[in-house]
Amino acid sequence: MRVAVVQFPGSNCDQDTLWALRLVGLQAELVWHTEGSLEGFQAAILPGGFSYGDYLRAGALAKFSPVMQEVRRLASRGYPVVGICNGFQVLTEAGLLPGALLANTNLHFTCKEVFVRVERIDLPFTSGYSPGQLLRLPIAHGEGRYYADAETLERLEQNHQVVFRYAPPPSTPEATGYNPNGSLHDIAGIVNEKGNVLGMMPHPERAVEEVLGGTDGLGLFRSLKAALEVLLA
Ligand SMILES: NC(=O)CC[C@H](N)C(=O)O
Repeated sequence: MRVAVVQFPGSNCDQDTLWALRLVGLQAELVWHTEGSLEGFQAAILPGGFSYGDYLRAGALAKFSPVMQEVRRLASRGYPVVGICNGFQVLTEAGLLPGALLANTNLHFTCKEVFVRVERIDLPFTSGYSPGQLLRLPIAHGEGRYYADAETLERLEQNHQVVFRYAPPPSTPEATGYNPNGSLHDIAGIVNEKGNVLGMMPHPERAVEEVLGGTDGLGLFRSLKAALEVLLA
């Protein structure tokens, strides 16, 4: 099984993502965004960064990269596709996920650790977590405020497409002000209806070893490995 980590001009989390995938024993390779084929890959990750310098809007230009046709094809065949941070922005711009990521309400680039609650564990990305588990993960973005119209939000909730939600720290469960960017419904990550395309703003690849400050992101990569083993058995 091979996982493609797509590199756009301006990506900057591609090596970290590659590292995390290899750490759990997945075969992963970098793929430049002009690549016209992802034949032989069974999953793709769009990593974080500033594709095309975030010109116009984050992800607005990357959606036109040739590789995106192939990402779309993988997704339509039911293979796992993950967009992390800038990758999430690209997936919404490309229409593979609903909604949009707008500028943070405080208009600042925010780089810190947050807590997110795992809302679903029946997905190829979350089977290694427990229901309601709180994860401590880093965020680093200027345009992370999840927005969708009321009808779309309602549909997301009804279909249980919200996978990760910003939450207060376990030490102060009643705390307010934990939502770092003003995302509606505290949304930090969603899946498509089929459940094989995930977009999330926090960076699981930056939380895979104690030396990085935590290992709560490992579960995502382990879940992906387990899912691919079943998918390709
Ligand atoms: N870490 C990232 O992927 C940054 C995402 C994006 N460029 C933003 O600032 O919103």
